[in-house]
Parts: sequence; C-alpha cells; structure tokens
Amino acid sequence: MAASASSTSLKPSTPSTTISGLRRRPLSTTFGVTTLSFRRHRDQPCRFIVLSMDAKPTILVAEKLGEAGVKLLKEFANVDCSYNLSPEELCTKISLCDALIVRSGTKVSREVFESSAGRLKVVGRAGVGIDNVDLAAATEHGCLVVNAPTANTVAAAEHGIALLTAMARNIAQADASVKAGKWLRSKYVGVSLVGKTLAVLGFGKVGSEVARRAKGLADFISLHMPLTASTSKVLNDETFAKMKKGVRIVNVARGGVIDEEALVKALDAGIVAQAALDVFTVEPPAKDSKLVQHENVTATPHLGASTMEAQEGVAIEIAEAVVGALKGELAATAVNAPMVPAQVLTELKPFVALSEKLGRLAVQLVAGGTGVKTRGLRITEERVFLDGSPESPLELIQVQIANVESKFASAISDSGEIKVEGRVKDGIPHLTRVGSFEVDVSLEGSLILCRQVDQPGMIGKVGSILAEDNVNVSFMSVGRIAPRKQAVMAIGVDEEPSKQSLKKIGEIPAVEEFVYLKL
Ligand SMILES: NC(=O)C1=CN([C@@H]2O[C@H](COP(=O)(O)OP(=O)(O)OC[C@H]3O[C@@H](n4cnc5c(N)ncnc54)[C@H](O)[C@@H]3O)[C@@H](O)[C@H]2O)C=CC1
Ligand SMILES: O=C(O)C(=O)COP(=O)(O)O
Repeated sequence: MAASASSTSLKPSTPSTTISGLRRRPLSTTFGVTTLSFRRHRDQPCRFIVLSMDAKPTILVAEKLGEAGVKLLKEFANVDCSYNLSPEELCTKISLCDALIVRSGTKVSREVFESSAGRLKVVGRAGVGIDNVDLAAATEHGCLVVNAPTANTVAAAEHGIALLTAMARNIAQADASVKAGKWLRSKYVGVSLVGKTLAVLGFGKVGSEVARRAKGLADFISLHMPLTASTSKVLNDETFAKMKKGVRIVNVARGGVIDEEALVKALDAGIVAQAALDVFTVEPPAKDSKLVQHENVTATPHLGASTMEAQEGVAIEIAEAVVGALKGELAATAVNAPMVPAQVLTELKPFVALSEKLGRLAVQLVAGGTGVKTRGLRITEERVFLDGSPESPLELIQVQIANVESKFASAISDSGEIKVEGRVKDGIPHLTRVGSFEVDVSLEGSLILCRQVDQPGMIGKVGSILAEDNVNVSFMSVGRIAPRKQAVMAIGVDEEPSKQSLKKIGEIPAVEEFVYLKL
C-alpha cells in the first residue's frame, strides 16, 4: 500500500492535465471483412459498413460531379445523377439510396436523414466545406460524412488571387462599362498591390496557398475559414469600424462569415473601398441584393472550386472515399467519426467512457473559484509488453492535474498533483485509485469520496445516513494505508444525496474530509 496521502496545497499557476494510458499490447489493427451482412451501430457514427456482396449499393449524386468520379462510382454501385432536386424530391429519393454525394448547393438536413429511415450510410461532400450538412443529425443516424479536403485548394486560392487583382483594378466593372459602349478611364482607376499588406483569415490549406501567391500584397483581407458558430459574421459593424479606412476584402470562404448588411454600410461609408465576393449567405443572392449591385463589389457565382482540374480532382477524391466507406474501409476524410476501424472503436469504447468519467471527476476535485481556468493537455502513452498479458489492450488510464489545489486533499498524489486512475472491468469503467489510495468503485451514477480514520462501523454510519435519505448505494470500497490508519471510502450512489445528508456525513467524527462528485 502506498504511503499516506500528502495534503499539500500548491499555488495554482498553469494547471496542466495529463492523461496516460498503459497499453499492454498494440491493438489488433488488421481485420478482414468476414461477414456479408449489413451491420449498423445506431448509437455511434457508422464506421463499419459491410454490404451483402450480391446487392449493389445505390449512390445518389445530387450535384454535378466530374466524369472521372462518376465512372469510379459506376464500377461499384448503381449511380443516380439527379441534379437540382427540391428538398422534397431529395427526401423522397434518399430512402432508396445507400450513399449521397453533394457539393455546396444541397442542404443535407435532418429531414434527409430521417427520410432515409436508416438506409443512408455515407454522405460524400465533393469539396471542403461541410456547413451544408447537418453533422449532428448524420451522426445520430449512424451515417458517416466524408469530404474531399484537398483537390480544390489551389483552385480556390487562385480564384482568391484573381478576385483580389480584379477588384484592385476594377476589371469586372470596367469590362461591363466597355461592353456597354462607355470609355470611362478615370472612373476605374485602381490600386497597386506592391508594398501593401494582406491579412489572411483562416490560414489553412487555401489561406496558406493565397499567402504563398500574394507575397508583397498589402491592405487587403482575404477570408478562408470555414463557416462555424465561431466564424459566423466575424466581419461585422464592430470589426469594420476597427479597420484601416479603405481596406479591400476578398471572400472565397462562405458568405456567412461576413455580416452582409454591415459590409454594405462599410462600403457606403468608404471604410471598405472594395469587396470581391465569391460566396454569399444565400446562394444565389437576390437579384436586387444591395451588396451584389454595389458598384464597388466584384461578384462571382461561387466559382472557387470551379476549374476543370479541381472538379476532376474532387470527383475522384470523393468517389474513392464513398466507395471505400461502403466497403467498410477506413475513411481517411471522415468528418464526423474518429479515424479508427469500427472493431477497434468497439474495443476502445469503454476506455473512452472511462477517460471521460475520470476527466469529469478530476476537474470537479479542483478547488479555488471556477476550477481549472486554462488547460495544457499532455497525452502520454506507455507501451509495456508483458508476457501472458490479459486480453485487455489497455491496462489503466490515469488523469493528473498539476498546479492546482484540490477540494479533496487525499486526491493529491505524492508528486503534488490531483491524480485519479481507473480501469475497465467487464466493460464497466471503475475508479481504482484516488491520490495514493487504492479503491475499486464503478463509475456509474455519482460518487462520494470520504477520508476517515480507519475504524469499525464507518461503512454502517455512512450507509445509514444515505438509506434514511433513500439514496441507493451501487458500490462501496475502502482503500487504506494500513489498518486503523487513514482510509478513503469510495461510495457509488444512484441518487443525489440531500445537502443535509452530506452535512451529516461530514459531521461523523472520524470523517476528516469528503466530497460529492457528479459523473
Ligand atoms: N469558394 C469556394 O469554392 C471554396 C470555398 N472553400 C471554403 O474555404 C474554407 C477553408 O478551406 P480550407 O483552407 O481547405 O480549410 P482548412 O480547414 O484547411 O482551413 C481552414 C482554416 O481556418 C481556420 N479557422 C477556423 N476557425 C477560425 C477562426 N474563428 N478564426 C480564424 N481562423 C479560423 C482553421 O484553423 C484552418 O486553419 C472551407 O471551409 C470552405 O468553406 C474552400 C474551397 C472552395
Ligand atoms: O469546397 C468547398 O468548400 C466549396 O465551397 C466548393 O463548392 P462547390 O463544390 O463548388 O459547390
């Protein structure tokens, strides 16, 4: 038994959390697809899809896809290319399909997944942005979503540069005026790019390619981040007001990252000198859209990925991803599922639950205000090869939080960190160590940790208080340093004890500290 728990309290500086798992042996990662029946785990994204080999799957291609990709699909499945479907038509057709391929123009809503009634196994997005796919609904319905994240990167970047230069020299407007028989040379004086500053918002694949091509540009902002809750309307009245007057904006990302009404106001006020937009909040935008009709706006109809090369590339990329997923292979471009084969995922699932419970427990033990304010997460993995090791690939998981104070001093290990440890027993996550105390309690329901002087009757006293409060005990375990010395009692409870009951537990003379934890 380890030495007694130290109850040192440290001045928190930068808490850091370590999760480490002791792996007994590498997880078996080679499996053959041996069963020929279709299997779906409703409670998790469909990761392992096997079709009976005699039934060809049906793939609905709902938006124009490069021929090379369609050809690949037809070698494996029945392919239905039906473009410009209404939402109602899509919901009707989808019930007969095993996979759906879209671009940015189709909203794959919750209704689509509900209409599929469990048959739809893969949605392929032939491009990058997946904001038109309801990922939560897809996951709830066990449907894998894959995209084609690389094939249109250069095309989008080149389009961004094209828009930027066309905007700077008023190419579109000048072209239209010449075609209209005008010769307005002074009206379309542009700006130079040399020596200017370019801000790239969203420095990912497209953004970095734009930056590579735009060396020496300046006073421009080019948007290349995905549309998410955190990027929605990231350019708005407030941010425009902070910008250098006369800034020029390029948007090849998503219309939704700009508050379009605020942009019109900024253009009218001259805060934004020009905008070059390939994407809009509503596509196509209204014909009388003030933004589109603005004389200082250059607009294109979502052409960022529209080159012959990019469309052939995304078509092949998404066709390979969808066919691979339907065959039950790993989907390297999955966006709503971990990159782990289903069988490994099944084996790891109880450990994922254990990690979550241990993390939840450890964070609740942190004392001082609102608990952990900043996190530095360090994941360590140990490979220990022991002959004759049990079948369990992962021996235990430990969560340590350093540089914090603990509400339960006994959880502080000899090294001064909050330390909790757990194992999976018969598929159930168990807490097996708190600080220096070994316990064994199932991490189902909630938990009371008590540190007391080890003596007869403690279990009975605490058990009676809980019984009077109609709180059912699911597990009880006592870890102790030595008989009649310090002990930690871990009690799993199905219901939340009342504050009075917890107060009574704390008032038991032998109890030196206790804490109630919701898991
Ligand atoms: N107009 C078109 O035809 C095309 C549009 N796109 C759009 O461009 C987006 C980016 O594409 P990729 O570069 O391939 O994706 P990516 O995932 O490689 O890059 C996105 C970048 O945005 C960053 N980001 C995310 N949230 C942010 C925030 N709040 N503030 C600043 N940066 C943030 C990410 O860290 C990442 O570096 C896509 O999500 C898509 O919406 C992409 C290709 C073609
Ligand atoms: O890849 C993306 O995110 C795009 O916006 C490309 O859209 P598209 O496939 O051309 O409708």
